[in-house]
This record gives sequence, structure tokens and C-alpha cells, in this order.
Amino acid sequence: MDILTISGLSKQFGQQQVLKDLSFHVPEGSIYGFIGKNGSGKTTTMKIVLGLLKGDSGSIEVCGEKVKYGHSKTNRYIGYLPDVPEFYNYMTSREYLKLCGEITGIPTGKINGKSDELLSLVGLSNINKRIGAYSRGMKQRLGIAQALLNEPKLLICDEPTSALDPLGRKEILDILQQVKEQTTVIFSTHVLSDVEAICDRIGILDNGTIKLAGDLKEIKLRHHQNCLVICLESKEKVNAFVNSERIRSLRDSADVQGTTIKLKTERPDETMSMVMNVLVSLSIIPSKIEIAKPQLQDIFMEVVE
Ligand SMILES: Nc1ncnc2c1ncn2[C@@H]1O[C@H](COP(=O)(O)OP(=O)(O)OP(=O)(O)O)[C@@H](O)[C@H]1O
Repeated sequence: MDILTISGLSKQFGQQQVLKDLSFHVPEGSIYGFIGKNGSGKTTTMKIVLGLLKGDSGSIEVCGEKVKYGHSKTNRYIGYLPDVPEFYNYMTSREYLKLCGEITGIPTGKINGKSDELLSLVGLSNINKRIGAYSRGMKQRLGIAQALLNEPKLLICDEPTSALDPLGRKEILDILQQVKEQTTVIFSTHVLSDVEAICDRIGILDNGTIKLAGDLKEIKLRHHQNCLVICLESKEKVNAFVNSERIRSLRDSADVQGTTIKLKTERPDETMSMVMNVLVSLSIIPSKIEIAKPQLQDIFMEVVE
């Protein structure tokens, strides 16, 4: 079953056509990487899904129910984490979750238990200081707890890791992976390494439409290119290698960037063996040599304009 279906969505701001006949669907149980450059329309799409912004044409369904602009009915299925969540800084996280629970009508008897469960999930159980003293990463983690308070079927996270350091990012990614057991996640971002770390499906938004969508593993298999990556320790060694007689036939397909050489080849195993022989004959020990795996970065660069 699809948790979210977007069909033929268009949106124009003044003369700028931001979304053009945009269609994609998010199956239940997935972590969906909604990827696009800055300004490609990710937040605009999510705001329309939340009924906060009116699309010019097209339709959206959340859990099989139509989204209507200005109506919040379908939002009972959705938890939303904006890129910069806002809080009451003078409160503790427990006080804040209690307030959110009361506002959204969670039975009083359930609020404390649910808050404890979520604060434990996001690693804030033993933090008693006020939210104003939290780091950015702690605020994002509290934002996830708040978004999950109503046990949503769909959690929308808009750029949740963009402003965080590597440790803070890893914490958020780990939490989202755990959350997947309970809810479908849309992870809107331009940080491709984060998508590779946790998403099982992706949609690449560019020029107002989805340029590529589907299962990430299948997409990578389809875009697989046979390529050998050889990393050497110095430019001199790279020159000695690429100028050696025995790799002359491959020289045209060699892409040299600094001390890394990429060799496109139809027969990676044979080429690997030949390259190893050449390296041995030149007494060069590579710091890395491998048959390249397709990277989302390369696929992204291939499909966006
Ligand atoms: N309310 C608005 N009025 C006019 N233009 C807008 C409005 N909201 C967004 N835009 C424009 O629409 C385009 C898409 O913006 P949007 O914020 O949806 O992109 P994004 O993919 O979320 O970008 P980022 O990754 O930088 O957050 C941008 O060019 C933006 O300037």
C-alpha cells in the first residue's frame, strides 16, 4: 500500500514554475529519500502535502485520503519535522512534549508514558536542562520525538541533518532507521551520503519533476558501470603508471583526478589482473584498488540538469 501518492502536481510562484506535473508514490514501510538541489522544490512539495500551501493542479492522497488545502484532516496521519524546528526555550523536553500532547488531544494518562518512550528513543531521557541550552542536534532529536507523539503513519523530515556535524548527523540517521519499524519516513535532503546510509527508495526532483525514482539498490544495479579505481600515493607514480606501455590500450578510457585513476573497462576482472601486473612491474603499491560500486552522487549528476 502507498502511504503517499502525488499525481500531476504543479505549482507556480509568480513567473517561476517550481513543480511541473510532479508524480511519485511512497510505499508503506520505506525510508524514502526525496532528493533535489537547493531550490528544487522539496519544501514546496511537502508544504502542499501538509495542506499548508495550495497546488495549482494535481492531486495528493495520504493513506488513501485526498489532501485539501487549508484542511488538516489528513495531517492526523503525518508527523512533520521542519528543517529548523521551533520550541519554547524555557521548557524542558518533557514539559514540551506534555504541552504538545495536550494540544493534540492525547489522553492525559498516555502522555507521560509516550513521552518517556520517545525521549528514550531520541536519547534525551536523562537531560533535564531547558531546551534553550540544547545543541542543534539535540533540538532535531526533540523535533523527531515531537513529530512521533501522535504515532503518525508518515514522518516527513525536511533536511533534518543539513546543519549538523558528523556525530549529530549519525545520531539522527540512527534514530530514523529505528523509527522505520513504526512509520514510513520521507527524508527530504540534498546530502546524498545520508540517503545512501538509510534510504531504501529514492526520488530525484529536478526542474519541477521526478527525474528518477524507485528502489535504491535496483537503481544502483541499473546504473552500474564497469570501472576500476586505483589510488596511488603520488603524482609521479600516477604518471609512471598511465605512461606505461602495457596500459596504453586503456589510456583513452582513463580518468585521472589527482592521485586517483578511474579506468572504464568491459572486463573488470581481466583489467584488474593486468593492472596488478603493471603495478608490480613498476614496484608501485597502490593505497587502494577496487572495482567501483555505483555511487548515488554519480547517478544524481547524471540525471539532474
Ligand atoms: N512563498 C514563496 N514565494 C515565492 N517563491 C517561493 C516561495 N516558496 C518557495 N519559493 C521558490 O520556489 C523554489 C523552490 O523552493 P523550495 O524551498 O521548495 O526548494 P527546496 O528544494 O526545499 O530548497 P532547499 O534545499 O534550499 O531547502 C525556490 O526558487 C524558492 O525561492
